[in-house]
Amino acid sequence: MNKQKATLLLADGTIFRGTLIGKPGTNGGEICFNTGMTGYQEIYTDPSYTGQIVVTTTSHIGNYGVIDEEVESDSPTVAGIVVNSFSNVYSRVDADSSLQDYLVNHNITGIADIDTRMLVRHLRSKGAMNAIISSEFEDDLAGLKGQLNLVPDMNGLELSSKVCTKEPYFFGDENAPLKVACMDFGIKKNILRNLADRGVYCKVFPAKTSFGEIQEWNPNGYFLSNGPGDPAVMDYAVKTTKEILDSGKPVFGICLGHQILAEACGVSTYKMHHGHRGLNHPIKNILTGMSEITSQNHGFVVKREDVENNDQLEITHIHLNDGTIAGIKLKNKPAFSVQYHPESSPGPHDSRYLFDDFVSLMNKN
Ligand SMILES: NC(=O)CC[C@H](N)C(=O)O
Repeated sequence: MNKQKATLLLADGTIFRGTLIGKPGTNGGEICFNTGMTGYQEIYTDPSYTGQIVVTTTSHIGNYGVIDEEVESDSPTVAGIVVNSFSNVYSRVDADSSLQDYLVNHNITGIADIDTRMLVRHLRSKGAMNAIISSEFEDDLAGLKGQLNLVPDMNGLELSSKVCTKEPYFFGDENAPLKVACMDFGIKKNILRNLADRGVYCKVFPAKTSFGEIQEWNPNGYFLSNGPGDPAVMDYAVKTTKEILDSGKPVFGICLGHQILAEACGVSTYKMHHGHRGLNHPIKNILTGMSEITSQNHGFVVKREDVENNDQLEITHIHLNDGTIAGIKLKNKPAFSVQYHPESSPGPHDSRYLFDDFVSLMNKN
């Protein structure tokens, strides 16, 4: 068992000492926490966490190992991980390897034996901030601070064009009845699986592909994906989305895709205090009156007043913990989006109906 020491330094000066997990080294990012009880592998491979250090509040991480297919992208994209009790030993019939080997193979540095309850309470009261994990600097505080200063601010950071596919690719059955053009801002694989399961053939386009090139494929609808970074600095995506909306074809957006759809209608976004990340966030569907328990991962949100004062938009979903906007639809166009994750990988399946709604819209169009 690895017992090399590691340090976690937060931008407000708070220091935690723990044990190195994964690859020795130094890495920084914005520190955030996910309250899910399970699904660490899906969380670590969700491209929306690019540039972020993820604290998991569940106490045991690594105990069910890693299965090569249970990923949301080809490799983990987190800037680092913080856990309480880390298991080098794992037990699961189908597991391919240990989480420790997986982290080392993918150059992820993490820290274990941290009082994550104390850390999360701190982040909940102080809000999102940058942090650095290091197995190299130990007591060299000046060295650690120097590294921390190199970590960019998440506000104003554009990351989608760095994490998206470099070339278009296809997903699903080419003889499927419907074709959807998916804008890859950092897309999770389970979104593509959910679309393919409903008879959709997907073509996934790099974030900066022009509308002209995308529409040549003549899709039945457009999907705007989740992804990392600040939606307020993605003018290129807002431009493409406006052109997509003008086409009159059905549009569905998830998380970052939801924020960009809102921006394309003139709504602004802002950074939340510490965001929503977990598997049990309650949402109310205003249209049906039903509530759903949802999977979430976002640090930005659309501005409520802007949506309320917008003639084109209708609020469809509200987050019941804090009243933030969780879903919108256009009044005069077949376009809608949600701030949370109906593909819920990991998470509850309450919101899968949204994929069915998208397919119905395309069949009607
Ligand atoms: N999961 C996502 O798409 C996240 C969107 C955006 N980067 C945010 O943090 O709010």
